[in-house]
Amino acid sequence: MNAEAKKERDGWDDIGSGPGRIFKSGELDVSHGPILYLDSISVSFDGFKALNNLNLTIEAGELRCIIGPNGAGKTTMMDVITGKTRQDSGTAFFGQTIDLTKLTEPEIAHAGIGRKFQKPSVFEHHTVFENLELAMKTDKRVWRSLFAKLSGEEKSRIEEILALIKLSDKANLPAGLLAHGQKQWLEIGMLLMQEPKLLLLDEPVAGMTDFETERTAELLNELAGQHSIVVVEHDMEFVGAIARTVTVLHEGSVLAEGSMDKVQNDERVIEVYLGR
Ligand SMILES: Nc1ncnc2c1ncn2[C@@H]1O[C@H](COP(=O)(O)OP(=O)(O)OP(=O)(O)O)[C@@H](O)[C@H]1O
Repeated sequence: MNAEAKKERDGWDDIGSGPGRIFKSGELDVSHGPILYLDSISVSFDGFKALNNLNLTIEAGELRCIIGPNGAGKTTMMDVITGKTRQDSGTAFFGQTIDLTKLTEPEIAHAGIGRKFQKPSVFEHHTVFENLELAMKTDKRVWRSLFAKLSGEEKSRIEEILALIKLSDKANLPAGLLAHGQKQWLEIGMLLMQEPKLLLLDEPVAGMTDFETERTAELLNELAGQHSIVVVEHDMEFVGAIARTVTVLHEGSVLAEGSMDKVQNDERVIEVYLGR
């Protein structure tokens, strides 16, 4: 893609490349640190502190699991990252230059944070292939028409994602006919079509069968390393299958953080969450 076309698509252009690259404000810069940095974030609802001086750092390419009891603040944290809820105090940075607290929800999505909510929302009457086609990263000012001709590159991108989400043999099936787990995979695929720089997944295996849960773990293990991913999940078997670093939230702050083994053996974590 030439510079002019890139500027048109992304709203900014690259200046130079390599280590000496200059970053324009608005462009994700992870050259000197984390992809996501939350510092002392607090959010109150009618005097109740849903987040209480929350600190969280996610490195580029990391797959982080967030666990914690009901009401610990997990959803509120995702809402702050995506601009749905504003913090009362604290800072939230996407890379080194993008101040999330100054952006609107659509601006945050455009900057490259993709979020998947618990309930799948696919276009039921369109085929699996068409769903991915509609989700393709394009100039969002022009609603992508299904009649626009796909380039060979676009077609192979869709086929690549179909294989990744294990739906190649369902490509021509209306999405409404998919099983619950398959719809969840399709939605993850739709997010991937937009080439997000950070993927937030809210309870991705809720309501899935054991088989679907295992395949979702496989999918996330394949994505790990190539994508930066934050997963909020209650299913501890699933978390165990994908976990690298686990963060435990409790009463709006980080109670413990580390390997699965470390947090599972942490007395405070057992008391407030795992032991119940
Ligand atoms: N819009 C709101 N107004 C009032 N209180 C809220 C609001 N959103 C969240 N809360 C409260 O803030 C606390 C944290 O909620 P949150 O949904 O972030 O927790 P959670 O860790 O995601 O829980 P769960 O695992 O049940 O989804 C809860 O006590 C909740 O009732």
